[in-house]
Amino acid sequence: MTGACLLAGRTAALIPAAGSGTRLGRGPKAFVEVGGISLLARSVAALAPLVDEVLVALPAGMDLPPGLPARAVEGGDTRQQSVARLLAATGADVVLVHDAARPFLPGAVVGALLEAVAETGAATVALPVADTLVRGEGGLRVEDVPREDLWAVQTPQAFRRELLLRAHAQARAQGVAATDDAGLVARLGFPVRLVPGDARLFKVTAPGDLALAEALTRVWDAGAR
Ligand SMILES: Nc1ccn([C@@H]2O[C@H](COP(=O)(O)OP(=O)(O)OP(=O)(O)O)[C@@H](O)[C@H]2O)c(=O)n1
Ligand SMILES: C[C@](O)(CO)[C@H](O)COP(=O)(O)O
Repeated sequence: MTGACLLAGRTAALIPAAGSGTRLGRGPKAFVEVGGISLLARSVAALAPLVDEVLVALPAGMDLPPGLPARAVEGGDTRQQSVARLLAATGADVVLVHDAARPFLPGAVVGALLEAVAETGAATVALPVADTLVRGEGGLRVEDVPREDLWAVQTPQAFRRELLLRAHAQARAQGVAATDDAGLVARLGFPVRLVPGDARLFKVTAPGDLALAEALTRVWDAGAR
């Protein structure tokens, strides 16, 4: 429990894994394998040694694969609902929310995130944008967008649990949907620390990502992480 030792109280990893994987087109995405191991099993294995408990939101009717050191809850219709159900199922003081669909999670990134949340109460892993950014309309480049100060948000994201509970409660009350949990916390007016992420933490979303993930397993599983 290297990272958890930096924090007062218990730490839980919450893994939303209840998506249907529409863009990938291979059935429930968390169960898709790369290098012979499912995306879900890879995400659980990365986090389990660093936290006190792991909870996973699964599609209705699906069970945790045998041997995974985690507890399952039934997911919701959206990622936000799945995270809300995970939050309701833990009493941990600090929660780390991590997409099952990001299977390559370096331990050093988790360590830096845990240090940040111990200081601030809310933090997310993110990458400074490296490409030129433009706005397009009808397939045409119409406007350049300055990329200074822009970050691409990844997971994991870490919060004091009571803060994330408040953020989800406010979102429910106001009918707000956000694409990530740090966005809900920011809406409360609470500062969210940005912790430098890692290109290998990409989200497996479309078929091309799967080919990249398959290739990465060859060095990752040989210990290059
Ligand atoms: N109702 C949902 C939808 C998504 N997720 C999880 O949230 C993460 C990020 O979602 P995404 O990559 O969009 O996965 P899918 O929803 O499965 O993909 P798609 O939008 O292509 O169907 C994934 O680990 C996914 O399993 C979830 O737990 N519950
Ligand atoms: C949470 C997230 O991975 C941060 O980048 C992202 O917002 C999830 O988006 P999705 O459309 O649910 O995949």
